[in-house]
Amino acid sequence: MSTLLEMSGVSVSFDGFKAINNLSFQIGEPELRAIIGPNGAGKTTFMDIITGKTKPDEGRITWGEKNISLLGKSESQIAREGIGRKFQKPTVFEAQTVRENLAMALRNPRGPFDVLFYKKTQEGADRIEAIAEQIGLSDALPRLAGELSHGQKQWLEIGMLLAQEPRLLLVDEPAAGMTPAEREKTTEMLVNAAKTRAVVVVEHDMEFIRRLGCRVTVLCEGAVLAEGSIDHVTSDPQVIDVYLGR
Ligand SMILES: Nc1ncnc2c1ncn2[C@@H]1O[C@H](COP(=O)(O)OP(=O)(O)OP(=O)(O)O)[C@@H](O)[C@H]1O
Repeated sequence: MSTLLEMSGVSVSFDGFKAINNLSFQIGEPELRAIIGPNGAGKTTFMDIITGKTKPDEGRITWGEKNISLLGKSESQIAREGIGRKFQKPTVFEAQTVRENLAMALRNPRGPFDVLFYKKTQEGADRIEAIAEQIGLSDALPRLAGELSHGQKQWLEIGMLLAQEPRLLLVDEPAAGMTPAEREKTTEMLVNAAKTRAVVVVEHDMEFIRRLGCRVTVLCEGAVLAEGSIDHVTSDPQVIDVYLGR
């Protein structure tokens, strides 16, 4: 596993308040990583920094085998580098079918106007089938996305992100609002997605985190408080104090 993204000494202040405080973080490729921490710990700001939405005041962020700097790149340039982000609320095209949603999301080397053409090619159709299977929506391909359950919409959006073949996928609270069965399927999906890429999951649900079976980073006051296996971090007295023991 080689390092894909490395942050070092990153700080961001909002009106004098240090939301991220000298934060260092590394993720490999492939790797699955969970991020936990109390409200206001800086989890969202951390993802905003990686995607270029928030510019750090200090620090370095390097990416890929050439260690290029992500600082100074725009949000769309960072997305093109292969960093995808799934927000908490699903944003799928409700009036389109599952198949059309996936077709739109497929990376298309011929430019945006050939999406319909691409959809009709065998390669495009095969890719759509493969992604639908990965996200458990093979039978739902002809259905309108607006008719899907909340959990299925989340999976469709994960599928749309996977269609773009990100090297790093950031996922914000995927388990929120899901049934226990949906949570279990989501765990499986993320574990599988992380076999070939880096996946960072921010989540409050500790059972969900435990099932991911991955390294956990605990953020607190904008810095890493603890890092390691779920058993390691959940037995750390400081983590119990600021997060688990609430
Ligand atoms: N644009 C902003 N302007 C001012 N303060 C901000 C801004 N964005 C975040 N903050 C502050 O920075 C701190 C970290 O916020 P952030 O949303 O990153 O935390 P979080 O760990 O994602 O919290 P939660 O679990 O509640 O989503 C908070 O105190 C928040 O109020």
